[in-house]
Amino acid sequence: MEKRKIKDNIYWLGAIDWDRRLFDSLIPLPDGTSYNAYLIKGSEKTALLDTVDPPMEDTLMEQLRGVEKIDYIISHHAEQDHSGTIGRVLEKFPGAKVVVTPKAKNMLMDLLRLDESVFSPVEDGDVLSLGDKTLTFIHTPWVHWPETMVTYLEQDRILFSCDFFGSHIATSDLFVTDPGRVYEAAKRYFAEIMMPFGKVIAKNLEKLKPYDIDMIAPSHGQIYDQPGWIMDAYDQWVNGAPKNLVVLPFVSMHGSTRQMVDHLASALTDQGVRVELFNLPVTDIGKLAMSLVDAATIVVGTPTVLAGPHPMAAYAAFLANALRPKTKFLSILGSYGWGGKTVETLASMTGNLKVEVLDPVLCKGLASQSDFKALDDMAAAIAKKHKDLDLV
Ligand SMILES: Cc1cc2nc3c(=O)[nH]c(=O)nc-3n(C[C@H](O)[C@H](O)[C@H](O)COP(=O)(O)O)c2cc1C
Repeated sequence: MEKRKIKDNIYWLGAIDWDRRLFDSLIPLPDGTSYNAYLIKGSEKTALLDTVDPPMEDTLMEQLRGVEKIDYIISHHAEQDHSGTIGRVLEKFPGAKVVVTPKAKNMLMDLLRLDESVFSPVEDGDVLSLGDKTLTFIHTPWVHWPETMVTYLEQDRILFSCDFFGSHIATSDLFVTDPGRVYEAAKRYFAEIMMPFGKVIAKNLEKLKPYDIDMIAPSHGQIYDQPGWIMDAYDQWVNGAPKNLVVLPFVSMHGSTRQMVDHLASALTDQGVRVELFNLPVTDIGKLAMSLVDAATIVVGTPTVLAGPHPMAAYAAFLANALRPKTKFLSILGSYGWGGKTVETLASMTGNLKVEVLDPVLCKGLASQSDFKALDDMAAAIAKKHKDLDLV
């Protein structure tokens, strides 16, 4: 695909990765993704903002074929899907300076083995004139690495946000055409990448408030020409209260735990609590992560295997712990054959979660009437906790 005009002298460049189905060897990409770079031609200087993932570098270099000079390569984020082609671009434009935060400079020297002399580090709030276009660099640490920044183009009121507000979607549409679809993809992206840094994301959202933003151009997914709704969505995801929702990741080998899960789900529904089940062996973990953005309560369902939780339940617990959702309550249910340390092991894996732990329900073999009664009590306790927080 050729470069595409966004506004006068501002272009989208980059690559659309229709086929990619996994990111960071972890995150499912049901809709592919894109690596967006941008070219800004000022009356005096030209800047390229970010590059593309190295497997797609030929696409970017082809788009740069007719470009006579690049004075600056703005690198917002050192991760290779945006920075990995800087070396190739420097070969073609050897005089270009790589504009980065001081931290990004060190990281790019480590990650790409670029020479220190190519860099031009900028402090928070520094301004760079391209002639008739002015760039302001806003440091946004931990969105989602420590070195990240965004760029505001004053004359056109465009925020080049890199991963901030990004979404993994492969599409030929330059601008958002279906906000519902992009909301879903951006929430998935937030859940998997940004949620662990919710508090700093909130601070960085605050930091953007003084800027008059007409357009947000991220480095994955489509450009927002009506950016208000995605900024509001981020505000809700980081600052909003959790919702009246129980997320129930579970695994069951022979159906005993599954029976307990179904019983609890039904009891919660009767109590007016929404519930989402994730059968871990067939779960898209991106969907689970998205539910964690909203969930007031997590209940992990697992049989005891080799004296602890099933490895898939341990994986889900590890993931939830790493993603640090706003969840307030946590419990465990499951079936065992003779004994083990399932509850203790899961509890020791979830120390990051600032949760109140509710009484677990573990039963030997198939659940008995008293076990079902204990699950009813768990549902009632969860409903009360949600009501006490005004979530219902
Ligand atoms: C590979 C394997 C390992 C197991 N290890 C334990 C164990 O260490 N302690 C225990 O109490 N039960 C153990 N069990 C028994 C299961 O916990 C028990 O059968 C349980 O009811 C299975 O629940 P499910 O029907 O939800 O799969 C093990 C079962 C399997 C298949």
